[in-house]
Amino acid sequence: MVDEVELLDVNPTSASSSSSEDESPVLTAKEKQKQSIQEVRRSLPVYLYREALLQAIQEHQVLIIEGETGSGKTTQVPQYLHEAGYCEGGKRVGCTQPRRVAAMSVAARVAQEMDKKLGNEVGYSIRFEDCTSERTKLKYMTDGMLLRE
Ligand SMILES: Nc1ncnc2c1ncn2[C@@H]1O[C@H](COP(=O)(O)OP(=O)(O)OP(=O)(O)O)[C@@H](O)[C@H]1O
Repeated sequence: MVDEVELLDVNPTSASSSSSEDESPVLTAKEKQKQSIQEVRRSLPVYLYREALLQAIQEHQVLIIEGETGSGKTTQVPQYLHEAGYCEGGKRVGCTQPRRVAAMSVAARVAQEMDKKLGNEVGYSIRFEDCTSERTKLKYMTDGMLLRE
């Protein structure tokens, strides 16, 4: 419930509609894109469970998260872990995907959401292609690549 309230608070449309044009901040195209990406992130069903998930992750070694397709499990949960400090001290979050294309595509999406270049903080590893670096914190890969690690 708290998250829902926060969601309303951060909605820029309601804030700008009540203020005059002179007072509204001038955003560059890049800033507008960033803002809209963050709004999309907050609109995903999994966002309502962010704190509960982080709490459960702290308390349990194994967790099964069930949610509809597109609810944000793959793109958001690794970012929540990163934001909560789980990647500190050289640690990485690994996320497997059943298909090569899915691993590449989801990594590209998360890199865009984090405003990072693909292959740096966010990367992917599929057969014959390793798009990661020493900086990589969130690593998407096929099931097969995880088994090879
Ligand atoms: N490659 C992409 N390009 C653009 N948007 C994407 C991409 N991948 C995911 N998204 C967006 O992010 C949202 C969350 O997707 P995500 O893959 O995290 O869901 P999911 O719960 O893991 O789904 P699934 O159970 O099918 O793996 C989707 O609703 C979609 O709008």
